[in-house]
Amino acid sequence: MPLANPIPTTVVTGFLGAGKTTLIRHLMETAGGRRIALIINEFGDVGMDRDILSACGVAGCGEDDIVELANGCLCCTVADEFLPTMEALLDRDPPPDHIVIETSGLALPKPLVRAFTWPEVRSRVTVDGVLAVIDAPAVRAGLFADDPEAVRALRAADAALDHDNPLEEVFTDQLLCADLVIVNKTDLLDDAERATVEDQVRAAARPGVAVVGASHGRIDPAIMLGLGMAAESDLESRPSHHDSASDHDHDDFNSIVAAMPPVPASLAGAGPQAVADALAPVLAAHGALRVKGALDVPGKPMRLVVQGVGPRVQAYYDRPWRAAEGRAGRLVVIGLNGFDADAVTAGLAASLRSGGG
Ligand SMILES: Nc1nc2c(ncn2[C@@H]2O[C@H](COP(=O)(O)OP(=O)(O)OP(=O)(O)O)[C@@H](O)[C@H]2O)c(=O)[nH]1
Repeated sequence: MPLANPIPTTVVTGFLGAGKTTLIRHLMETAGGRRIALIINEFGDVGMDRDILSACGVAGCGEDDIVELANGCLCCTVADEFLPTMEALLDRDPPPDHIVIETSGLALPKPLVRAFTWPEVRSRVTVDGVLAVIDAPAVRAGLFADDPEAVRALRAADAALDHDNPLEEVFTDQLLCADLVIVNKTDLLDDAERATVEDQVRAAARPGVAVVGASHGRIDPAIMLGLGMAAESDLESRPSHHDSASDHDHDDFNSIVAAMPPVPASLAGAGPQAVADALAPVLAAHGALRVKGALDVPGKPMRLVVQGVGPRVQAYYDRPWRAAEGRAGRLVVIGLNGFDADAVTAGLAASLRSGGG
């Protein structure tokens, strides 16, 4: 018997680096006194998102309101990780007004939405809406489109091969589960490109789903929260590549944690972007989809955060190192399966040591 007021939950999906954390941070900053609890899940565990979100400094958005699930993608760990976390949040006194779940960039949202039908939580929460954050420049660059030439070449080589593009699969699964699609990073496109991407996304989304453009995830919370979709009762209308698969194990992707040497003074002295520029060619050469982590700059109390999505790599100082972190530089690098972890690590370290030269 459902309760009169199940707690609304918003699921935020979107590919690696599309801007989910940025959007949620903006949401927390503008949510106007609502008690929002966050569940965050990262693929490749260096825990950067928690830092970015807990630094938002909003009253009522404390460390305790952010729960991090680090062991694999939420979509694969619903029973072991997600349900107990959810029950613990619901048992709080007072319970949150709203729950926001940031899924990892490789997670499929549908298994998570399905978990809301499980008896443990069914009567206590509802999926208010699934938001898909889309990286507009990546769509524009064709990252999620099947490359017809590559498909033809594979077919010629081996008729039995699975020809699906894993990026396209994850992207479409996320898009087809969405109740609201946010085409983000529009600041990196001109008006015509933006219109083309929005049309393309609208054509690929489920009919009638709203598509809105955004830069740095700046969307009015009134548009994102309170959609009232009860997505868990509407699973049939959300098609997935994995509906018939019993499990989904992310075998198509590889994530490594690369230990990095201290940044030499000659490079660090040229500024954060020089450090990012030193790393970018190595990441590009290995086809990295996402990089995230922090580097040690000797003599600086702050750690140097590195954030990269596809070809764009940025770096900035964010906070002092904590004693327990031991100033250990580490980068999570995520790519398609098959990239050589040792070669990526060695290449990045060498590029730092040589200042990118
Ligand atoms: N130019 C530009 N950069 C953005 C925008 N939104 C996010 N970014 C940057 O893109 C990078 C990734 O943003 P995140 O918010 O961490 O993306 P995410 O989807 O949470 O990433 P994962 O959790 O790793 O999948 C960061 O360096 C952001 O600063 C945007 O609208 N415009």
